[in-house]
Amino acid sequence: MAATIALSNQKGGVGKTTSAYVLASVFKSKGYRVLAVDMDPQGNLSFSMGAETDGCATIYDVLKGELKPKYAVQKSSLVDLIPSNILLSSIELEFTGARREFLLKMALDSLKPYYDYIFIDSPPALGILTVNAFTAADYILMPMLSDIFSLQGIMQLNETIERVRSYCNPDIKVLGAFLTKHNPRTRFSREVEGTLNMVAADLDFPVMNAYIRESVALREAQSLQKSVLEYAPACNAVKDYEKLADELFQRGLEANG
Ligand SMILES: Nc1ncnc2c1ncn2[C@@H]1O[C@H](COP(=O)(O)OP(=O)(O)OP(=O)(O)O)[C@@H](O)[C@H]1O
Repeated sequence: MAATIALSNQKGGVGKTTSAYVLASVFKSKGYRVLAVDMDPQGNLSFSMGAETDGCATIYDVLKGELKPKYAVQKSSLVDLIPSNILLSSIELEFTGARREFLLKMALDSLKPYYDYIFIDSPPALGILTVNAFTAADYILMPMLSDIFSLQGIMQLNETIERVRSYCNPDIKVLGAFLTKHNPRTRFSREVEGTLNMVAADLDFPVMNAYIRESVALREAQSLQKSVLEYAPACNAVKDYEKLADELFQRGLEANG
């Protein structure tokens, strides 16, 4: 049975998609069966993975109940993926029924026996799509930049997590936050890191020791729709995501068995 991890932060551009894409690839390279789910209507994860998104089944069809989840899974040399496209953005208005927070959970439950890990990429907002991601998830992992807006974002995110814990998913665990595009050599980055550690201690979640450095090769791989593990296996970002994966296991991430 798969463990499900939602990458989330309502601030845009902090590395949610990139982290879902590289962590999923790193886990696959370790021999695990991995599914990635694109819950962002921007469809960037789907693009990075070279998936089809037009005129094909997407997570939108699944959430609408028009398609069995297994028929929306696209197999690729990278990892399996349920793609999304801009249609997903209409869900806020379209889905007003009771238990609309549970649509993704119900869909993924039927796929869990076939995978060890499921990574969900969430949109940069705290609406119904993110609530669905948290309701379906066993774990939340929060990428963030070393800037002051990311810190504010983490506090708002924590309120949403607490609401989901109270109403939809009492068992959800916060794996923690980690810094992306980080340069520990600048004084400002170190200061923000210090403040993040204080905020995290206050909110009772860990900050990962592993952080992700800026990497041009990673950007290139994404734009070429290639796996960065094949395109630039020795680049800093791959090494950093491998360290992050190891730390997640050390901190208690496990397949649900
Ligand atoms: N370690 C890195 N080094 C260099 N560029 C990076 C790194 N991580 C992410 N990026 C780039 O930063 C941009 C934003 O990253 P990404 O799309 O992963 O963020 P996001 O949080 O998912 O964004 P959104 O909120 O729009 O969904 C992308 O152009 C991506 O290629």
